Amino acid sequence: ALTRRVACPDGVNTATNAACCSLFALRDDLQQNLFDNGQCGEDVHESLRLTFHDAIGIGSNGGGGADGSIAIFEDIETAFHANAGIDEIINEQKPFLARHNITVGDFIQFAGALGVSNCPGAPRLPVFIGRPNAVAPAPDKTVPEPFDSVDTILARFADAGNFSTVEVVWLLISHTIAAADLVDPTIPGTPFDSTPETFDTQFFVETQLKGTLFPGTAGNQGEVESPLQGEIRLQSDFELARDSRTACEWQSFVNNQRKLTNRFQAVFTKMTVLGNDVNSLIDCSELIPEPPAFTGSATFPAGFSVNDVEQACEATPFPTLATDPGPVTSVAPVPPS
Ligand code: HEM
Ligand SMILES: [Ca+2]
Ligand SMILES: [Mn+2]
Repeated sequence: ALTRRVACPDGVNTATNAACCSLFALRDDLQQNLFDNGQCGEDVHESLRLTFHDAIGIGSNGGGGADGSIAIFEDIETAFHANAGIDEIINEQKPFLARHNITVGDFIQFAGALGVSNCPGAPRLPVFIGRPNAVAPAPDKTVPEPFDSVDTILARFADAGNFSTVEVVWLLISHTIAAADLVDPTIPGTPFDSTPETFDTQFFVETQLKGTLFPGTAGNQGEVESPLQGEIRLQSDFELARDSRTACEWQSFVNNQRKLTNRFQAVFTKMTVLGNDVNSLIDCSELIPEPPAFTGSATFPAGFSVNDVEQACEATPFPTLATDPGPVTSVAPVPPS
C-alpha cells in the first residue's frame, strides 16, 4: 500500500509522521557541528557509547532504561565508576539539546543512530521518538565493567533486558568503532581494533589474536595484553572471545559483514527502546541515511597469521584470511575532537 507522506513545516522535507519533521533540522545541526560533516570519529563513538550507558540503566534494582537519565541526572550518574569519561559527550551534546525540541532520551538515541550512519559498513539503525524524560536517575552498577566476569556480564544483560548470550555478543559489535581514553589514561584515544572509523569485522579478528604487549602502561584494571602497538584490549572482550558460551558466536563475525550489520541492527533495535513501550513510540527511522558501504575483507594485520589465533570455538575452525602486506605496524590513535 502507498503511505501518504506529510509536508513538514520547514517547506522542504516530507515525513511519514509529522512528529518526525523536527528531526531534519536536528540531523543537519548534528552532522555539521558535532560530527564534523559526516565523520566517524570520536564524537560518533562516544555518542554510541552514550546510547548504551543510558539504555542499560534498568533492571531489578530500578532505572528507566533509555530515558535520558544519564544526562538529566548527570551529577549522579556520571559519578558512577563505569561512566567515567561519559560526561565529555553529554556536555558536547548539551547545546544541541537546548537548540531543538526533543526529549533527552530521544536525543541521545537519535544522535547515536545518526552518528553510526557515518561509519562505512554500518547498518542503518532505527530511530524512535516519544520517550518521556526520566524522573529519577538509574541506580549504580547497571553498566558493565571491563573487569567483570563473563558470568556477571551475562547476568547483567539478562537482568536489564532479557538479552540472550548471543545478543550480548551482538552488542559488542559496537567495539569495532571504539577507543578507550581512561582504561590507560596515559594513551587516550587508543582503539580496540585497527579500524576504529570503519564498522567492519576486524575487531573479531584482532581480539582472537594472542596478546603480547601493553600499548601503554601495565597493571590497568580491566585491561589485558593486546597483539598490536597502539591497540588496547579489554579483559571483558578477551574473555567473551574465549568463553565456551560466547566464543563461536564471536568467531562467526570474522569476515561476515552481512551478519555483523544484521545482528547489530537487531540488537540495537532492542536496546534503544529499553524501558519504553515500543508501540507507544513513533518510528522516524527514515531520518537515517544509508551508511557508506564497506567493500573490503577482513585480514590478519601485517606480520600475523592463523598461527597467532587463540582458537576458542571448538566447533568451527577459524576462517581463512589473507595477511596485510609488509612488516608489523602499529595502530594510530583516534584523534580527540
Ligand atoms: C560487556 C559490556 C561492555 C563493557 C565492559 C564495555 C566497556 C567499555 C570501556 C571500558 C570502554 C572505554 C571507555 C574509555 O576508557 O574511554 C568502552 C568504549 C566504548 N564502548 Fe563499550 N563496553 C561494553 C559494551 C558496549 C555496548 C553494548 C556498546 C554499544 C552498543 C558499547 C559502545 C562503546 C563505544 C562506541 C566505545 C568507544 C567510545 C570512544 O571511542 O570514545 N560498549 N567500552
Ligand atoms: Ca573497526
Ligand atoms: Mn573517547
